[in-house]
Amino acid sequence: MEEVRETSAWVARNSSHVTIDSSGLEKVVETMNESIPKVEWDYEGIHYFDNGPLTVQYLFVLDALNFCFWPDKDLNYDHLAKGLKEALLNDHSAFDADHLRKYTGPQLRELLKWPRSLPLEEERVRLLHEVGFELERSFEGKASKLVESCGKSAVKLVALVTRHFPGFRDHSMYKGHQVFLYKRAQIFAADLWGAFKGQGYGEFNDIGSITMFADYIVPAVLQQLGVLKYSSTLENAIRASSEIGAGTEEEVELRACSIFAVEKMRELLSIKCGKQVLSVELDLWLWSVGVQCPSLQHHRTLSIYY
Ligand SMILES: Nc1nc2c(c(CN[C@H]3C=C[C@H](O)[C@@H]3O)cn2[C@@H]2O[C@H](COP(=O)(O)O)[C@@H](O)[C@H]2O)c(=O)[nH]1
Repeated sequence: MEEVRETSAWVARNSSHVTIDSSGLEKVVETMNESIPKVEWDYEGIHYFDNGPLTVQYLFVLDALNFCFWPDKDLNYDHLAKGLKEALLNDHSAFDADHLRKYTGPQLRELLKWPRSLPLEEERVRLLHEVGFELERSFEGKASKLVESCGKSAVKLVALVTRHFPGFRDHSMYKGHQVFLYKRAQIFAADLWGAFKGQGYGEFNDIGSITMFADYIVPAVLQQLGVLKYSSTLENAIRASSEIGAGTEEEVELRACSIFAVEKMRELLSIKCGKQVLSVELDLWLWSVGVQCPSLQHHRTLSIYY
């Protein structure tokens, strides 16, 4: 996504709390030279998949809720993916647009078999309603229709999703500039591409235009690898598990510098070792490294965007 790449680059050029250490970045690329890590999409084996339109509906609902698990220390992405899969196996109509419009908090908890209220529960329910309403209004209730209308372009799909569904419109103001991160809109395209192995609903002629997904795990991995450097104030705040405000310079720099750093890694990999790696592939490797290291301390921002 050009606007994501360009505006993230602007942040990286003007940042002060988070900077990119080019020697650290070069070192990581050198270690990756031999094996560009190939991580299977759904290596956890937790997603619903039937190679048809219901899988598209599942992935859209999954990515409508794919954010901010950390306030509940026992909750993580796997619970969401598995919970929604079970719900769909139990009731194929669970994600019909008219059902999505009516879910309550307790019903969502029940759907996910979660014993207590979910972080940002009212927002999650509001976002389900938004998805159900707009799918009904513009796409015959089906996320597969939304995907079919993007002409196999991931860029067009992200544009459609962010235009029609405000909850996916992940952007911020930073030093007087509008910055686009579009994490959940982009990861929806990538999840289709991964789940359908680049065929059918997952076939995109421009998947290379999708950037890394600015979540809260990958920035922490990049810092651990020495690619990102934090100011001591920021480092202490994260160590103290203090919340970083949504839309603050620190939050935007953590996210945008991560996107820019992964683009730099990708460029360096193709220049140095002549290997064409997709940002989606780099992202999946970095993320899988992060979720497998429970001691990883990531930043804590209450957000519906990631
Ligand atoms: N950058 C990036 N962020 C990702 C994912 C994924 C899942 N990708 C699926 C696709 C293929 C794989 O097989 C995975 O199953 C989730 N997240 C984000 O992480 C956070 C969850 O962390 P924790 O609270 O520890 O579960 C939260 O912000 C969530 O939105 C990714 O791939 N890349």
